[in-house]
Amino acid sequence: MKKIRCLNPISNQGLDLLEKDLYQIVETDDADAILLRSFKMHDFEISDSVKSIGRAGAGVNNIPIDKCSEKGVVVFNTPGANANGVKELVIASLLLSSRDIVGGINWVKGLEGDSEVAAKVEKGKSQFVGPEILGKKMGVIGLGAIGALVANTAVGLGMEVLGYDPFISVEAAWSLSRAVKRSINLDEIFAECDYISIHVPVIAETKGMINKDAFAKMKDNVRIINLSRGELVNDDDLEEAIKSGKVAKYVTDFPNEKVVSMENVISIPHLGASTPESEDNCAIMAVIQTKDYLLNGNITNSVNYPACNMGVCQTAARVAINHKNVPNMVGQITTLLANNNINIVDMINKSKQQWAYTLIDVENEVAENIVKELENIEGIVKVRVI
Ligand SMILES: NC(=O)C1=CN([C@@H]2O[C@H](COP(=O)(O)OP(=O)(O)OC[C@H]3O[C@@H](n4cnc5c(N)ncnc54)[C@H](O)[C@@H]3O)[C@@H](O)[C@H]2O)C=CC1
Ligand SMILES: O=C(O)CCC(=O)C(=O)O
Repeated sequence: MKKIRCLNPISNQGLDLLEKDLYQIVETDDADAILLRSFKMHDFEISDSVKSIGRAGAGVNNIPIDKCSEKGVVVFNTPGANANGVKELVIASLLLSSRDIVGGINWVKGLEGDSEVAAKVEKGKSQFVGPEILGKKMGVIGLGAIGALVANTAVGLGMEVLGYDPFISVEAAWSLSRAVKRSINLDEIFAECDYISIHVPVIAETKGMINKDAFAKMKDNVRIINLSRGELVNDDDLEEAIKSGKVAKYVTDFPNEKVVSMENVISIPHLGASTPESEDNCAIMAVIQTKDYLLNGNITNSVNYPACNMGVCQTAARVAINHKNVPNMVGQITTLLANNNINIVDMINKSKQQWAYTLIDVENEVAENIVKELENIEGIVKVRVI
């Protein structure tokens, strides 16, 4: 029986795929696999029993990836599974940033009980005027699952769209409308766009990328939409840019203590992926990937270990080894098995940056002492016999 621990509520559409005779949902720290959404794992004790962490979503900045890799814990995410949910909220944010719908709604609320609501609405509405988006320039930074959908939808709404992504995948590039103009640097986006939407992960290279220097290059009255992560924007510089009139509106899905009280900021409580469809899609994908890893050792959509698939084991046993990507690992592993009279039927070795993974189907049972010997090879961080 494999134990699964959920650190956030995970949609039943996914959890129902866990067969009752094979899996048990637990709240204890002896789980084989963890499923989560935005739970912050950086201070969480990851026990040695844990083999995988499934992020039902895209961003993995809430998970200590390096620590997981060192422990041989495979971290999955669910690319694209919530992209449409986020795209729809980005389009709503685009309109909210342009027309003062939020200000207008709040103002009308204040008229409750007034005997002349209809007349006052007509008289007072001019304070909430805002421009149309048709024909305006939209910059999309990051053209992955979400950014590509946003760019295409903005084209459909009659905007002129500039996209920037130096690492764009072939799949995303194929999915882009031909009308999306490719920017080869961010400066062009900053200088030309009336609206800028950010769709990159928060990593060392992107943290604080929207800062004083970036604002200085932008057009006056620019509207910025950030449904990616709060850390991409420097809050102090944002405050200055709003005060000076450079930024007309900032819409964020990641409010914090500072941003929440700023003028001209629209704060959304991290609702990008909060749709039944996105929650179901993410949960289903995370559960399928987790099951395939626990039962077969196959890896799909991991952010720290390579993709690897040998189907279902048809031999006496399958050995799954998570290790460092250094020379002579395969040599040491196969020599050790040969010295113990274990015949290899099939094997695969894949690497992803500093980490690698070896799956070996063997003809004989693999005894506990052989597992121990494998674990003692320098650079091997986890050994499982499936
Ligand atoms: N508000 C919400 O509920 C949600 C927020 N997100 C956030 O949106 C981000 C993007 O999600 P997806 O599009 O699904 O991810 P993705 O991985 O499909 O796309 C990210 C894109 O960013 C690009 N990129 C990386 N570094 C870049 C840089 N320095 N400059 C320009 N482009 C760069 C990559 O090449 C990739 O194409 C996630 O990392 C997450 O932080 C994702 C889902 C839900
Ligand atoms: O699960 C959620 O609601 C968060 C979604 C998100 O931020 C992501 O997928 O990166």
